[in-house]
Amino acid sequence: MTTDSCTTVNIRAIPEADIDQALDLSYLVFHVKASEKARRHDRDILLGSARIGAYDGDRLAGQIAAYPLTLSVPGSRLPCAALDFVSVVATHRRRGLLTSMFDEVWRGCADAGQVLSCLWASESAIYGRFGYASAGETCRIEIDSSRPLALRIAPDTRPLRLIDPADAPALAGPFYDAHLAHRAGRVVRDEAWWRKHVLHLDGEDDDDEGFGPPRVVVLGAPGEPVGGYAVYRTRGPGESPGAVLVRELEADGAPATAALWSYLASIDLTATVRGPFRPADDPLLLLTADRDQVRVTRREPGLWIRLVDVRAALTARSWAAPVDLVLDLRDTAVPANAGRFRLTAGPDGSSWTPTDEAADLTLDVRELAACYPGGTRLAHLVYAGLVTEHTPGAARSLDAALATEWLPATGEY
Ligand SMILES: CC(=O)SCCNC(=O)CCNC(=O)[C@H](O)C(C)(C)COP(=O)(O)OP(=O)(O)OC[C@H]1O[C@@H](n2cnc3c(N)ncnc32)[C@H](O)[C@@H]1OP(=O)(O)O
Repeated sequence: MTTDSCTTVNIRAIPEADIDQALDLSYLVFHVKASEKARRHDRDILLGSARIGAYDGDRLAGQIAAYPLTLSVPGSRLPCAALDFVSVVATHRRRGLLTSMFDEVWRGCADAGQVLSCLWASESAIYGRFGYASAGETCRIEIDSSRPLALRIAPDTRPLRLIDPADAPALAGPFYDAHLAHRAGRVVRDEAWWRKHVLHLDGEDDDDEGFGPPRVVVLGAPGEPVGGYAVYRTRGPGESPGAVLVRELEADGAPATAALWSYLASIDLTATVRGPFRPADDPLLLLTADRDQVRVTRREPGLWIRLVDVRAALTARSWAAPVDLVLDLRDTAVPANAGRFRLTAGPDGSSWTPTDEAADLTLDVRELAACYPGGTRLAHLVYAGLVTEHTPGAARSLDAALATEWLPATGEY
């Protein structure tokens, strides 16, 4: 491609020899002064990713890394390209480099059989045009733990024990896997993922904001089934009161949830518990006896997803109710998805077949992505003027079919 300053930019794969250049580009655009530990961590992620570069001569002017992972969707798990390190140097911005690199992303997904793509957006304005939508909001929850946590139910009485974080993949991992299907948007983890992304044992800085190393508490006696766990870090009192930072909390029911939050809120020399990336329907918000003690201090878009192969995505997920509708789907970035299709779906399966029949709904692929994991209601998008309903009740009927028990939420950030 030729940019408006008449330099020619080539879109091609970034070889391993250019990884240092890729890291430098990323730290430049994200304004990061990376430690050696952080650089090692990022290098590993780039090495494990498909790397697309926009080269101006032999210099990288832009890049996208696509990390392969598997994501939970209602009733299934699908291969997904998680985008990261998305960067275009300031001298080359707004000339279409990102757009050109996305064409390679879609090609790479097709080659790798990746049905979905996901990302964590630096700015919400960027990715809608490429067919991504926020799969659900995350909440920052703060507990005032200067007083005992008041809950409306009695906590589980099974013992709590601190374990060596290195043992967490073996002890907490199977529990996480077993509960993966409860929410769409969760990453299927192996031990390396736990160590690198959840426990930060393999090289990331472990002293941000003064918080100490990861701690892992497990509910249930040794040898008994795990009833839940929390991964957290603590900071003692100094210029500000001591605090607990919760990375993850999973439990097998309300009493176990109550036991784990009560434990975190009772740690001496701390006065606040922060859960920065909790699902919008976190049961703690209902369990609290005092919403002034457990507050949502921020809500923001969580994981963004894109249906790269709409047919594969729709026919893989489960459906809560029968539906039979014609959808007129728009997708300018991946035209193979676009057209009029009959969606016939229900608890026994689904099909997505081209049709000439009149459409019941007209929508863009980004609106379908918003509703696909069950977090957004199509009827609300009709109300907002983003989806056109030709047949009254069509959106409500598709909403009933797409419904899930829990809102989508990722455990990663
Ligand atoms: C998953 C992640 O890694 S998230 C991180 C994203 N990266 C960053 O935030 C780093 C800093 N920013 C950048 O590196 C660049 O500005 C990028 C990558 C966001 C955009 O790259 P560009 O090459 O400038 O994008 P490109 O020229 O292809 O823009 C395509 C369209 O998106 C729009 N757009 C691009 N970036 C933004 C933005 N930050 N906000 C609003 N609109 C944007 C452009 O205006 C353009 O719109 P148009 O088609 O109507 O003209």
